[in-house]
Amino acid sequence: MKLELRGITKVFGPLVANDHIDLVVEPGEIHALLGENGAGKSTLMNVLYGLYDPDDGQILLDDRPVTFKGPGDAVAAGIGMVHQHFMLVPVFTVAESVALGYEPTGPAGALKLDEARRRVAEISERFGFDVDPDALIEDLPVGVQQRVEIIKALSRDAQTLILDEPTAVLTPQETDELIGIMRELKEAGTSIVFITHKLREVRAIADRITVIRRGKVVGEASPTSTETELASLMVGRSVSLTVDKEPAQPGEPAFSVENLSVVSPTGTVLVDDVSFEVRSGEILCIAGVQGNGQTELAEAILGLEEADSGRMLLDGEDLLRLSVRERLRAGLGFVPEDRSTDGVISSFTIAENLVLDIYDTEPFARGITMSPAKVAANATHRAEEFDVRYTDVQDPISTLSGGNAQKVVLAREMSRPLRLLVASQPTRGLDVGSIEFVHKRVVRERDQGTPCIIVSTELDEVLGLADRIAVMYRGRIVGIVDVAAEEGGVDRDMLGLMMAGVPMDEARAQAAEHHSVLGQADLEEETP
Ligand SMILES: Nc1ncnc2c1ncn2[C@@H]1O[C@H](COP(=O)(O)OP(=O)(O)OP(=O)(O)O)[C@@H](O)[C@H]1O
Repeated sequence: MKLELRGITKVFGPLVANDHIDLVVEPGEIHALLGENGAGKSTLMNVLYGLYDPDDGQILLDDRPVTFKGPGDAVAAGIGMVHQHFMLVPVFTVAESVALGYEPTGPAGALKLDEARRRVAEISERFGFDVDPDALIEDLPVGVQQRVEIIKALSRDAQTLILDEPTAVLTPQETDELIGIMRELKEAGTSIVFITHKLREVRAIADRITVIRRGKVVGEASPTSTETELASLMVGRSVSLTVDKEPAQPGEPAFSVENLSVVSPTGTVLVDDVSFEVRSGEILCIAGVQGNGQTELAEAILGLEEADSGRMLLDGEDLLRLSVRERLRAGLGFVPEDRSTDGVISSFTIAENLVLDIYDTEPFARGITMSPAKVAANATHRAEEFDVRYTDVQDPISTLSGGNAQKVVLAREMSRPLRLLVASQPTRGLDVGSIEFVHKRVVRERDQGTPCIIVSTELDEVLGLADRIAVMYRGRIVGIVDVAAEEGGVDRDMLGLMMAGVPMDEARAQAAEHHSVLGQADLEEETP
């Protein structure tokens, strides 16, 4: 199916989110949509999926104009969408999730469910998805839940699939698997519109790339462009894709975690006897495949997870004795992994969200009254500093694009005087320009002497920021790599092996072996 968007325009009050956008997606094409945070990508896709009524413009399928009154019309016309935040119900099975929304075809929906089960098995088999129709959604890893969303769309005969930042929450392995799936779908003739901020992925898989900036198409880019070229086209200026920083000048250990364990209510050990220190003026990155206890470790530092045993000392004071609020007041800056549940209050305004930790302190409060003018002035200032794209600071934060909401959380947490910064996936969903800015701010925080803990599943981010890298696997720290001591830089393969649980020394030896074998193969290839 050929899809064409012609002159699509969508305004929100004074803001033109899409300004006469033209886009053509050929059958069986993977078309990447690139653009900075707030450029209008999600808005455009919501128009295409019938969620928004465009103020102007046309959608054409195989050259015939169509009008979508809602997602039902878009689905019926062969368009499927996999959202950034999956819309699956945790207590349903895979087949039930897929059946949801089918027209009822039998008594009490029994046939519907049988049909769904059959289709899940069939699609799963055809594309090698490996999804059990009877598995419960809540038991599935994120990558598999995403496949369920894709199956759901395909089971309704989607010929064009919209994937909105599908890899933001995936592990590197899951990303590889998804790329494989996208190739299979393309082979089968499905077109894919692919939104991502990860330029490496765009280059690996896109047939065509359209770049939008501030609501307008600014051009097409070739998949053979370099990452640097794509980055500057996206944000309209040159961007450094590596982190510029001086060697750390660490001081004394300022924060220490001693024998910390976190156990889930059902008895699973999530953080298992973890100990480490962070010195003032250094960045410790916690690396690992998602789901190996990093999230719980970070949450235990703030107090969102209860520690089962152990101690956490910040300048000698045991944080475990303090409430969440007291820890924030004591100078802990905390950027949660999931901004929508832990980072912002969606019904509050942008301005209010920027003072969540400090609204009742000077200068925002006098006695029991809050000063709206001060709160607003603070918001304008922070938004400018962190380049948050908004219309009015008194708008609810839910009107911001995903990346801009993340910038609000970062602006709030990194603008207070800090004694410790803990940030989980700080740049998830951010565009390359914003990533550059956030990395600079983290380095600045370090250089002011703050001990910083950055939890990240992005290896590039870890390698760019870290002075030391603690790798977690199944709740334990496998090893801590001192970046400055690694001759020739930290070996990615070694980190990869550690992330799979191989102890550091063994990982180092195996990685070296791996290189020498590869080096040997290269030599052999060159000699006829
Ligand atoms: N419901 C809404 N009400 C008001 N403004 C909105 C609404 N939805 C989006 N916007 C605004 O429209 C603009 C485009 O947002 P959109 O979510 O399309 O950006 P995006 O390119 O997907 O960004 P990101 O990469 O951060 O996800 C932003 O300035 C956003 O604040």
